[in-house]
Amino acid sequence: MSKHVLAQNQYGKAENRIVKVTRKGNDGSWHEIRDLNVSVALRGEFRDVHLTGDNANCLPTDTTKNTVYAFGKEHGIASPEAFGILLAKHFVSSQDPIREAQIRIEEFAWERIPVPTRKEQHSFALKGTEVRTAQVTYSETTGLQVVSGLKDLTVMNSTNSEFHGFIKDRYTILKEAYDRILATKVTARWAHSALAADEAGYDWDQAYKKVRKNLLEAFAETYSYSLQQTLNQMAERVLDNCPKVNEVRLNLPNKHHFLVDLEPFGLKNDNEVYFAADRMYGLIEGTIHRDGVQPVIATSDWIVA
Ligand SMILES: O=c1[nH]c(=O)c2[nH]c(=O)[nH]c2[nH]1
Repeated sequence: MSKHVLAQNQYGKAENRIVKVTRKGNDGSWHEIRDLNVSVALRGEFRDVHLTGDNANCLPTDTTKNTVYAFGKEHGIASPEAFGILLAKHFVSSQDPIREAQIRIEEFAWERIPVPTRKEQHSFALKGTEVRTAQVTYSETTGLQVVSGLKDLTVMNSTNSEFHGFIKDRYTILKEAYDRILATKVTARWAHSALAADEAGYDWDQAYKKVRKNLLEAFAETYSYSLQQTLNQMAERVLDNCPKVNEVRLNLPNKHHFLVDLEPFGLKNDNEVYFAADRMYGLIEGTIHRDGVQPVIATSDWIVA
């Protein structure tokens, strides 16, 4: 007889990151997204699994993960609660040994970036994550230098992004993409001309809003063939519309969204269900400045996606 007692135990796949795109309207050009982090915990008759190594009662955690993604396709995500109820009931009612299922869900809330110039709406910004930054340097010899910025502004286009025609060598397995999600967490810094920096009463808040608006609009409106191209468009838009900004530096981690293969479950994934990976990530960085102006913004800052 063992002296030890197996007490509370549960298992399942934690932190399944699922992004579901739903297309609405006659032509499907109005996109809605739900972005969840779903954790599954199963409780039940798992004594033998723990004590004898007999896995006859064990539904693999891999299966619980697949179920989350397949349910995204089959049932959609009306709300975190509704999705959780579907999953919890499914696990308990479909497998005898499973007596309880607990589904924990975090939802990342996205709000629409409105693009008044077009009917199609598929651009979003993550709510409430953004931080404004400012760096002021004053020197006896060179005067005042102001670098404004923002970080942690996470944005997504759920279509109008392609990536193909790239180099293919021995190690390239990436498939060409003709319709993908493009998402990034923007770190932007912009240097003001000496004129703006010295101007008494310069409206820095207004200037900030204008740059931010131009960055967002350019991200939303650019039909992208790479994040590099989007980066350039965003910076150019700021330089075009904000005459007192001389230089823009952008650090754009490519927040990859991989289409989940639902074919093994007899389901077609028509660019609807994605796995949102947080690591590793492409990191696209660059400075664009007015011709004849010396760049002043440091290029070596550590950026974490
Ligand atoms: O926009 C992109 N630029 C890249 O350089 C790249 N590389 C990659 O694997 N995916 C992407 N996407």
